[in-house]
Amino acid sequence: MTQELRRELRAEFIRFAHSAGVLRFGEFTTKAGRLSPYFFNAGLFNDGATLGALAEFYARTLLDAERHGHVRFDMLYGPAYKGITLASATAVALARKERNVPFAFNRKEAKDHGEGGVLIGAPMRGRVVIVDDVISAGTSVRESVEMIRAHGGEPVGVLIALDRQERGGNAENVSELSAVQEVEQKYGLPVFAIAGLDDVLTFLDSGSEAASALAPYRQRVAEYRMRYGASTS
Ligand SMILES: O=P(O)(O)OC[C@H]1O[C@H](OP(=O)(O)OP(=O)(O)O)[C@H](O)[C@@H]1O
Ligand SMILES: O=C(O)c1cc(=O)[nH]c(=O)[nH]1
Repeated sequence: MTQELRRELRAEFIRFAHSAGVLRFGEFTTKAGRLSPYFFNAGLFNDGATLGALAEFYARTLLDAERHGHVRFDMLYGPAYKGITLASATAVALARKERNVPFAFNRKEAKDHGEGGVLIGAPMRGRVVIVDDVISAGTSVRESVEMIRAHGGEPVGVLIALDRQERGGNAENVSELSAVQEVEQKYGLPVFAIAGLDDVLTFLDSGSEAASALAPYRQRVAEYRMRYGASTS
């Protein structure tokens, strides 16, 4: 995919997330306790058509990373709960693109009867990409890395929907790196995001009808980035 196509994919994704009501503007408190003028709630990709469309964006982003030599992968892993549908749907989208790979996911609580255990799906082996919606403090990635390694796989990357491109910490204390950068540094894993905060701002500046209706939020999102934004991500 060329730079231009990649840019268009990101713009398309933001328009899609906004029209699906997943990307919203207003006043929201993030997990870190920051008052954010926008929020991305992937739990609202909650019908077949939107989940299918989302999976198509994940698949295209991952295959593009692979084509550019940024990752080689054998299977997907989705951390419970939201990651379960995300990894499963992405596996379906990949198969439709002639790239059929196995996938697995975990139970939050181990099952002590029947087949037992915490993992469901394909046996964990080879190079594994973690599929999730967002990274906040990095807890889900840390647990996923541990889970994959403990079961014989090798984590090789993380695929997320939106990179908020903001520095770690909380409302008052702001650390140097973003959550995504911390994951990249701590685990040596590349993180591939379908889109990021930059693309949210590009969308708000696009002059489209949808963006015009959101004009009051443009300044607030820019101010939020000034305050918490990471240098690059
Ligand atoms: O980087 P972190 O601080 O881990 O935050 C990100 C994780 O938090 C959310 O899931 P959550 O743990 O709330 O579980 P859910 O999928 O069951 O909603 C989200 O889906 C990520 O998995
Ligand atoms: O950090 C968070 O709490 C967070 C932000 C966001 O936009 N979406 C999300 O699911 N969590």
